[in-house]
Amino acid sequence: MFRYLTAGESHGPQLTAIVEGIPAGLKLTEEQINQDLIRRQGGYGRGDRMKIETDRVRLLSGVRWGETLGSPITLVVENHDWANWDEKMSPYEEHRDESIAVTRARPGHADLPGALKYNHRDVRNILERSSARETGVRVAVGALAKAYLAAFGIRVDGCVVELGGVKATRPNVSAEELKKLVAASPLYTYDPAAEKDMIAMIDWAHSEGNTLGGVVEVRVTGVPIGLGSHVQWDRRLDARLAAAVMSIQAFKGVEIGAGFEAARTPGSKVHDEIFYDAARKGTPGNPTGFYRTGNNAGGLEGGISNGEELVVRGAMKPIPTLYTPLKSVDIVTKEAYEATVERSDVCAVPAASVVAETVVAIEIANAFMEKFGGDSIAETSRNYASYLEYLREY
Ligand SMILES: Cc1cc2nc3c(=O)[nH]c(=O)nc-3n(C[C@H](O)[C@H](O)[C@H](O)COP(=O)(O)O)c2cc1C
Ligand SMILES: C=C(O[C@@H]1CC(C(=O)O)=C[C@@H](OP(=O)(O)O)[C@H]1O)C(=O)O
Repeated sequence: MFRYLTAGESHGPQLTAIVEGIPAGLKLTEEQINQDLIRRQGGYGRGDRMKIETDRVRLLSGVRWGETLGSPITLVVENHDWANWDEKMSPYEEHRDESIAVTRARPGHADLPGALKYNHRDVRNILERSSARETGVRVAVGALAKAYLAAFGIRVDGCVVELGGVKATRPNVSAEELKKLVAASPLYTYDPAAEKDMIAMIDWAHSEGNTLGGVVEVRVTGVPIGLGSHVQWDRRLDARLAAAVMSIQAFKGVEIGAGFEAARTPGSKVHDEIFYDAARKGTPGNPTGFYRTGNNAGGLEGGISNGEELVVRGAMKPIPTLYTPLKSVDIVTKEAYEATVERSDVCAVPAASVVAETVVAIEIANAFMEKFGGDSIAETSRNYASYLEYLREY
């Protein structure tokens, strides 16, 4: 089982994650993980914090000589901004300074419900952990999951498909080609025309002191038939993916395959009809010979992967900290005020597409481990090969 916890405040010394479940014998380097950390930090529309941080991971346990040991893996990403916050975020009583308390709650952030729930009069005690800075280390966890999946030919790619109301059109090209288009794009979208308009939208929002949200899409290729299960609600892979995407800060909607569009379309046009061709049996990606001509299901039926490409989308709301003040109330004086901001992102949808990619990878890795087990990559590979053999004989 793949499980992990993250820890760390946004302006504390570091972000930490402990990951358990990766079998022994997986090749892993810090450089490989750093590629995703660099991607997450990029993307047009981010604020000045990203100029301070240079996220790089350190592997502090569970890896020896470039290979996993099967023991828990500790990942650390330092916060460079800590240098400006060491006393303000200090664990020591002698640094207490209530004059710097944040008492103004931002609408759309965790500030007010968090302060009330945890009995804090300083909103900083909430915002430090509710901040999406946490995703700096979650993406490192996701990079481990992606490395594990890659060992079995499974690839996970995230990108932006809508931003500030501008929709991207997907070209009819291979997954490999799409990956290249997204990699070359500052917004991680595959549509250069839409990207131009999206950048203009971000510039407009920036000039107005406003913020924007959008929609990200994650596609997973090489997923075998049979991950997840229909037999219990919490084993349904669609439900698990939805929870994973929804766990990203500011995500407010998830859809799989045709998603909400399926609700507006008659069944005859939604369900992917089933065909069989013996000549396809055993060809790459098709051990059984069963095939579909469409993929409105997004690779999942009954909470079980059906062998088609997995397609998950998530909707991100606009960033809640705005330079244009929103009305709110001081939590101590109860006086009305209009929120002021020192620093914030205008739009973090591109960064969030990398986060979505990694949370989906973690869920698929977990489902893959459940089905094929194994304490070493060699053992998992044997189990997987035997399952594929069974499917070919079906
Ligand atoms: C990559 C990323 C960057 C974010 N940057 C900011 C930011 O600069 N300012 C802000 O107020 N919220 C930002 N958010 C969103 C907040 O963290 C989020 O809205 C807040 O934690 C409240 O949670 P909720 O929106 O899920 O209810 C960001 C989210 C992500 C995923
Ligand atoms: C630090 C990151 O994102 C932060 C997420 C965030 C929030 O409220 O979620 C608020 C901002 O933090 P700060 O107030 O320090 O500028 C973002 O910069 C990051 O993505 O690494």
